[in-house]
Amino acid sequence: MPYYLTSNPPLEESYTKLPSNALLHQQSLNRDDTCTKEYEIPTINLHGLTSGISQERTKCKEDIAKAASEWGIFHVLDHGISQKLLQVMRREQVRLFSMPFEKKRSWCGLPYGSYRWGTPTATCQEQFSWSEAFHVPLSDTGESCSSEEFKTFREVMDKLATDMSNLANIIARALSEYLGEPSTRCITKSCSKSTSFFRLNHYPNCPISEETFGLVPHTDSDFLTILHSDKVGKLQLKMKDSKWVSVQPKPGALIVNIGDLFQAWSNDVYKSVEHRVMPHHGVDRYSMVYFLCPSYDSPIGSCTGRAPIYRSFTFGEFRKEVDKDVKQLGCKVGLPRFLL
Ligand SMILES: O=C(O)CCC(=O)C(=O)O
Ligand SMILES: [Fe+2]
Repeated sequence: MPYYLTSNPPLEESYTKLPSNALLHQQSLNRDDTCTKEYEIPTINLHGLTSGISQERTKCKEDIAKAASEWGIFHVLDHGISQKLLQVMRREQVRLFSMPFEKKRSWCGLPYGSYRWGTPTATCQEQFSWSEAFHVPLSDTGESCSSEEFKTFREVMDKLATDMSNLANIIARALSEYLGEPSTRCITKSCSKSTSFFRLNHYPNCPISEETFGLVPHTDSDFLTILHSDKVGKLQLKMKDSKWVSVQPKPGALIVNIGDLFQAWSNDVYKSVEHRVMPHHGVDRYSMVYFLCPSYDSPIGSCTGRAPIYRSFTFGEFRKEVDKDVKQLGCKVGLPRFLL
């Protein structure tokens, strides 16, 4: 069947056209260093944060800060986001991705440029992601969608993005306060739902080699990420000893991970953890992600009372540098570019 009549993008065609880079193959795939066992990351019950008892709030903040500095990633329970809403969104997500490839490319009720597939900037197979995504700026989800076909989808996405935005703000505030920042300087001042992004990922079944990635190793270019994925698992993170481990999915929980901006702002106290999604053979995998970002002109700076490790930069400068590296090198360099 010609690719434009199918829903999946021509991933295999694109992937097989790329050369393999022997060195990267050795270094970044590092299959020998991959621990196949599933790892339990910390789980934090957020009930304590909203508790009227001050000791409970303090303990919960401490737990979040410990997980953010030791792991950079953790599960949260009692997060306040309705399971029903997550299920409805998942149904809409599956419906969206099952539309014909040509339709997804042209318009699916989302801003132009939201749809992405594979890795157009990849210079070799090791930089290629076997997935497709809608990466949606939330600045205009409030706009009414004139098409009936996508109306429910837009409404559900808007509701979920609002709830995830509230959750991201609560966690970011707790992490800022733990470092002794007055609420007037809290990072959430420069972030809102309208400066943030929502991403829907789809990892189609990968029929070829074990040596592809669903999503290549990366850190997130934001303050904080809230992730909802399915039971398929396959998310891996890089540990301090450079070994990759698989994150064990936890029913009912959401995953929170620290992004580059929080690492810079906290002077490396909180860790932006490198993660990747492994390919899988069989059922398709889906995930939805909220990226807490500031406006492009926001200075990131560093929190008070510590000598800065990174020079001050705006989020816009950071994005520009990342885009430049991705174009020139095929991959992101990120924070090391801003070291003092
Ligand atoms: O799908 C996942 O589990 C991870 C997604 C992710 O890391 C991203 O979209 O940045
Ligand atoms: Fe990510």
